Amino acid sequence: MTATMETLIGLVNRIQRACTVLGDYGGEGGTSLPTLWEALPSVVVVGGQSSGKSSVLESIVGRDFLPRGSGIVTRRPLVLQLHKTEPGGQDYAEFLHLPKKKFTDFALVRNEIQEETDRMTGKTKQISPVPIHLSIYSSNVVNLTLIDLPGLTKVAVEGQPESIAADIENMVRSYVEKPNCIILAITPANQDIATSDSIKLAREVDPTGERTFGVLTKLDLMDKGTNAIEVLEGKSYRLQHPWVGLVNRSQADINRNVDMIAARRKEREFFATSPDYGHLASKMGSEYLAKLLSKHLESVIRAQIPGMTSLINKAIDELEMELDHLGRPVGIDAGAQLYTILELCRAFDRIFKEHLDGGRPGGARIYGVFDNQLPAALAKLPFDGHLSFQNVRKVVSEADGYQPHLVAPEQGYRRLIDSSLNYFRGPAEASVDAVHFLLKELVRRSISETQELSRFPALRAEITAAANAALEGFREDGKKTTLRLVDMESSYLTVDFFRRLPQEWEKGGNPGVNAASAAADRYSEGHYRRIASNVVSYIGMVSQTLGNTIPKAVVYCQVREAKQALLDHLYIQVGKKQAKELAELLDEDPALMERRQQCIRRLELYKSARNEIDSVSWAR
Ligand SMILES: Nc1nc2c(ncn2[C@@H]2O[C@H](COP(=O)(O)OP(=O)(O)OP(=O)(O)O)[C@@H](O)[C@H]2O)c(=O)[nH]1
Repeated sequence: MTATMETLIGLVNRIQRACTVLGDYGGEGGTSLPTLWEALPSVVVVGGQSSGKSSVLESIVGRDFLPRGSGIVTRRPLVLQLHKTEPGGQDYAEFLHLPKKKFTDFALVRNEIQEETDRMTGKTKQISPVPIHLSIYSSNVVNLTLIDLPGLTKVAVEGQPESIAADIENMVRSYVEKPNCIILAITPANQDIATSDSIKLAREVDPTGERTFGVLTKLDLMDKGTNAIEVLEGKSYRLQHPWVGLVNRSQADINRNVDMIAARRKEREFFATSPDYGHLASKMGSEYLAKLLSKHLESVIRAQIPGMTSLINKAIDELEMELDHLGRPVGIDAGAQLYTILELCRAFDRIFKEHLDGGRPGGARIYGVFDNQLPAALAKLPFDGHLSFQNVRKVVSEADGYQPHLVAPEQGYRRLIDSSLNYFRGPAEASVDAVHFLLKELVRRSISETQELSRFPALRAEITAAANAALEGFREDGKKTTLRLVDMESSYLTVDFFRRLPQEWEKGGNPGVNAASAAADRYSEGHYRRIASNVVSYIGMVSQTLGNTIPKAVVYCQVREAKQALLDHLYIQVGKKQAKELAELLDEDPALMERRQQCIRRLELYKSARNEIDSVSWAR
């Protein structure tokens, strides 16, 4: 039974120390890492200043070692782990922050607590939530973890901030509100229980009283004729656990250097011979309190093991997932680095292609350019103005000079068509540009969607730059090709179109209109309107052709090329790099590296905690 109890409490002690080594002491820090600390049970001593907290702690330990003084002495939580050793050995203490040093002089322990407190808070009266860890090894203790907190106070004394009372209460509350915390609520017997700060706080966080132990100190200081029977028998204030009364050393005892052994003897005698408390003697005193706590702690831990195991397993899963997400560290040799970089380029390219192929959104917008923007731009070309009656007359007259044309104004047609075709250059280039920007946007999106890349800002920039440079090349090619399509339209006109035009001047136009009137008509407004309308319908035909061929050219030069050749461009770019430059590409964001380190350490904690729990579970 004892063996089990020691194993269980020893387990919690080891996990608690591991937590602190790895920076896990609950809530603080905002690291959003899972915390094990808060799942561990502990005993927290709570009480007003001078209520006798230090005295209770010391008498449970059987040693004098806590700093004393007026005002706030305890300004950081003290996590006190008691380890029972075989009888015969020397008692000693060890601080977690001084791992190699064994203290056998407990007066030096007291000094070290003071100095370590000042190291964190300076010589101010400020408080800090970072705990000091102290282990005490002795044959006279039971395995127990106790946490000493600053005493609750009502008013700030000189040199303390006004908020000190609230600060302390908040810190104490942050410990006692945890469901795994066993509260040792200290009240001096010479104070009215109804005004006890510790009971008030305990009731607030533990209304049913299942984890609160009421401790009444200074029973020897009660006025003659009064006693605390009502409280000790649970009649004044009911808790689930029995109240324990104590008699610690008075200030006079301390001044006279009454040692702990003598103090305990005196306490036993007090109860054994007391007319008031004789019947309760076996359930009073610091030794009884220590055993009671230890036993309770054991049952609490036993009940918590399954929950702790599942919490640990869940946290391990979460951390592994986050590490996968952050990416594992990259090898340091150039080969491994090049391999990693090429892998990352491939990962990016895969996502980029998915966008183009419709597996991810964004690619369809390219077809929006062809289906909407290009046709709309073509429809908006200002042919109405360009092919107005006046302009047509002007161009046609200039082309033919003084000699009026004999059949059709061939030169005029050519000039009108050529100058109209020029208008198509705009939409052609605009289509190329629009697709170019969409592709660039897809590169940007793909980069940010490539999880594996998120940790390498330099490589991300490099891939972006190389991809954009490649897209720039594709754009050049796209422009050249689409403009060439336009040029091709003006270099050779579709002869059939003109052959099929009604030759109204040869046929004589309307029946009954004679040749003379036809000749007159040649220079009439109707004549030029007919020319304009012929050119318009020719241009309409060209517009339809280009509406079909420009998208083909754009897809061929830009989209298809981006899909097929982007990766090659990236490879070429990376291939030019020296080993040193490759390493630089894999430089990571320091914050991310720090986070990875934190996760790795926390993972270690959980794995070792799991092993500890496993070994205890098997030992049972
Ligand atoms: N006679 C008598 N004196 C006690 C008893 N318990 C504590 N004292 C005295 O009360 C004073 C305060 O005790 P501490 O143990 O220092 O109290 P504390 O709650 O730790 O006080 P702070 O650290 O100042 O918050 C000391 O002088 C103790 O000797 C007791 O049961 N009987």
